[in-house]
Amino acid sequence: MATAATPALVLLPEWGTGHLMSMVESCKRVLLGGGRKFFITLLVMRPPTDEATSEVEAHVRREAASGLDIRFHRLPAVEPPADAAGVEEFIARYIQLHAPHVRDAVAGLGCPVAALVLDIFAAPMVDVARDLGVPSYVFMSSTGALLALTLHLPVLDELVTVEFDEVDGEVDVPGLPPLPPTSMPCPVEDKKSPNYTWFVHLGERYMDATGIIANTADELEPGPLAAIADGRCVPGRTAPPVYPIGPVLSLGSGNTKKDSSEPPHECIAWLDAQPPASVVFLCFGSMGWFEAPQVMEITAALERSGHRFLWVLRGPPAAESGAGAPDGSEHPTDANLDELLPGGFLDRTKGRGLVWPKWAPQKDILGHPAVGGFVTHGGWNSVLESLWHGVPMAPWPLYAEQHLNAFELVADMGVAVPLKVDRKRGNFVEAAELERTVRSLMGGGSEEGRKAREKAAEKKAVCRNAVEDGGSSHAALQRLSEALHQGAAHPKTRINAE
Ligand SMILES: COc1cc(-c2[o+]c3cc(O)cc([O-])c3cc2O[C@@H]2O[C@H](CO)[C@H](O)[C@H](O)[C@H]2O)cc(OC)c1O
Ligand SMILES: O=c1ccn([C@@H]2O[C@H](COP(=O)(O)OP(=O)(O)O)[C@@H](O)[C@H]2O)c(=O)[nH]1
Repeated sequence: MATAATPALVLLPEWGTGHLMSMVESCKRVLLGGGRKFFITLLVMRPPTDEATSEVEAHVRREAASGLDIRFHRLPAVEPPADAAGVEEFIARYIQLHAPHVRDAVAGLGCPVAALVLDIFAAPMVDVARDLGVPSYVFMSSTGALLALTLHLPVLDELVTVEFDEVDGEVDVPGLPPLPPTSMPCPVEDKKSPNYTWFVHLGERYMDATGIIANTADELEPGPLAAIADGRCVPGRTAPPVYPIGPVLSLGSGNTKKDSSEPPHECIAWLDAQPPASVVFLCFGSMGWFEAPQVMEITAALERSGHRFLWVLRGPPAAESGAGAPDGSEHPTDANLDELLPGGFLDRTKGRGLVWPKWAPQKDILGHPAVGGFVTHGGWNSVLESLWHGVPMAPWPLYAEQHLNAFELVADMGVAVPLKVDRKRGNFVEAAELERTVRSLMGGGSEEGRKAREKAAEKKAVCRNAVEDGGSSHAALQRLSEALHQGAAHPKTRINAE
């Protein structure tokens, strides 16, 4: 039971499920496993789209019913910026417009505040925390590699005066193998864009946080995490301490752990009838979908590969609700398979393939013994779910930071086989390339496939050991909990301070 002296962890997540739920789940770990007593106050911004609003409301309802000490504080609505030129700029500016409301909410809590935990796009809100005398933590919902790159970006900005794709050779990011410019994250693709300027600014502001909580583990990303800790990302300055407490698998993605009396989800029932490690699973995150020509290539590849497959195929976003959403959250719709698939495909692959046109229970699928490989867009939550179950991957990056993730999975971690994606043609993949990759991933005798399977199996143990008692992420959670407890302060109210 919380008392008036129990400190609050105040969370400010971006509204997207991958950001919100991984922050909430991570902070619940602090609540449950950190050894100190806290409660959570979730600051809820009104998302900029109706679709995101109903998703957030569903998460709030679920968390409210969880029985944990989580409180909700709805921030007053603000007018979204009408002149934002890009997604990252829009998200960062929209969040920043909430600064006075965040300040009032934290100042008005009437209890000690252990920390204001900020989404990666909300890092400039470190100023609000500092003004109130409250510690601030950035929550990195993506990789340690993206964290290293973002911290290093202000340095790169000075060093590299041309666009990254004009660089002769590779880009040096501390802690990573030399990075091909084609693997840089989307927001830094065009230096003239305000998205780039925002990312450089975010990198600067991460340095002003009290600490950084990261959904990764020391053993998963030793290179980037050591580079940050050793001061190689921002020479001459000490980066805030990073607490890698992951993998934290985010809940609330519509997965179906039903009670045993209920029939399993159709995808799971289908997998139950397949041999172990025989099925390649294809799924492309909350925003991935393909145009008809790409669908044709995928069907040809799957047919020719001869492998069993479970393919989550979604349709284009509904024009009226998703397309052009200012926050980039263009959610796909349920696919019309008769329209999208070439005639006869389902008959020809009957028995060895299932095309699922809706949201799928991805975590349960990845945990099924019949799944032997995962063709994924490489979103970090998907990657962690795959590694948690030891499933090797073939990354097919589509948006955000996923090209960087794909590079790290193949070239650094070795848990994935490469897939040639034509970034200049909307991340197009030819049928022959996908067929080759699927064969390699699923055991076609290639050395790269064998290594990826072996490495992925190793990472399964790494992930599970990290969060166990005595593991590195468990230890980071204890350190974080202690730091939060030590730093808990009564916020100075602005009224008193001025
Ligand atoms: C990290 O850099 C970027 C992230 C995003 C981004 O934006 C976004 C907007 C929404 O309204 C809803 C979302 O769900 C969402 C998600 C998102 O990134 C995803 O974050 C995951 C981690 O939580 C994971 O890393 C995935 O790979 C990301 O796809 C967008 C963006 O540019 C468009 C970024 O540069
Ligand atoms: O059909 C789907 C598609 C996605 N997901 C879940 O949605 C999240 C996607 O997050 P990720 O970071 O991989 O990518 P994003 O969608 O944010 O780009 C993961 O937890 C997936 O398990 C799912 O359960 N079913």
